[in-house]
Amino acid sequence: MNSEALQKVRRDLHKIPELGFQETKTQAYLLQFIEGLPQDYIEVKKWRTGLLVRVQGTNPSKTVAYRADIDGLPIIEETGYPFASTHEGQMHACGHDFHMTIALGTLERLAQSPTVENVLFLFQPAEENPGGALPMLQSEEMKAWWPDEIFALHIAPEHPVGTVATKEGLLFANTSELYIDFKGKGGHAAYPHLTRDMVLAASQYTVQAQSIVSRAVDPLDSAVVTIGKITGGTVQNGIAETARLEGTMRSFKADTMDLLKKKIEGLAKGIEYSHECEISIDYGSNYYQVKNDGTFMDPFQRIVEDLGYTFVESKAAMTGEDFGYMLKEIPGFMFWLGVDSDYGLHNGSLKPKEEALEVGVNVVERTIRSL
Ligand SMILES: CC(=O)N[C@@H](CCC[C@H](N)C(=O)O)C(=O)O
Repeated sequence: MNSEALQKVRRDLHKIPELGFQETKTQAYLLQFIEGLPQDYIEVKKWRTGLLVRVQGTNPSKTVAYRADIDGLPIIEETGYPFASTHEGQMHACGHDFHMTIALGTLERLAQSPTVENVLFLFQPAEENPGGALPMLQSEEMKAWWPDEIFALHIAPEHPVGTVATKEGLLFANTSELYIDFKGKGGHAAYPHLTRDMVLAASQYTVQAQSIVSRAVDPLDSAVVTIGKITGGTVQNGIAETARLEGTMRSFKADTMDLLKKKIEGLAKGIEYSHECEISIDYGSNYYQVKNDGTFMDPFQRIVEDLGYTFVESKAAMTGEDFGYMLKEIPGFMFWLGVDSDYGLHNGSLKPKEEALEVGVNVVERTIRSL
């Protein structure tokens, strides 16, 4: 695909973002594209709403895998693009439209001219929620085509196009989602003394949760507690009987995540006592940290620089990625691909520069052919 064709595929995919394990239109689009490629070396398996595509090598001694995540986010798009999401309230706000397009662009090149080794393309559902990597890894389809090495990329709005960034060891944090339900006693707004107001309890919980990192975590360590969504109550002149907080926690160390959970639960006990309410906590999906195998770093840096792009040593980030589960089992690495957007990931105005698509395909193809 030339850059225009890559742009078209990205725009087609951008229009149809779907949430985790609902990626049926996306899967159909990917399948249709793959059916249009030379079929001599290709085998395809469906796995739930994802796909595994194997390109047979010419004289294989191993299988090299490349993973692209395919789900969108429940975010309202505000880009003003003429090719904006046609799915109301859903958007590719984390660049998975880019990740898929780069995988398809690379797959096309491999299908036309295979390399020595087998190559496995994983189109993985549900990266954002509830996590597709772990069940995909455990699937029979994956076990039958188990790779020896694996890598993946993520778009990086803060880096210019033509820049690739990564590091040895820890790249992304451990994560745990956080869902907290409050149950009190509702009633008339004019009679608060007869009620147990859960808007107030959830608000105080939110404020107090912000002191967990500053007062319980070693200042030389790092962690995040974010409440991203608050809901509660039903009417403006009523006292809320229930409320719900939704958030996420991040840590570089596994022990620190245990500490965050202990503090989250302790805080709940205090709020239950002071507000005479019941609180239940659900940790939802938890993702394992992304830890890069250092042996890939020097060769990868050479690949990037030989292509004329800029390699940057990155810092670890508090983002999470269920690709961490794949790297726990299979040697490999992840890297950031510069896409230069004024708005960041998970922002309704994210506008990655499409020139980065070709950079991505060049880097991924060369890496596959060199591993
Ligand atoms: C790269 C990226 O943005 N990944 C997501 C992963 C979400 C994990 C989980 N659903 C959570 O919210 O904890 C991120 O938010 O970092």
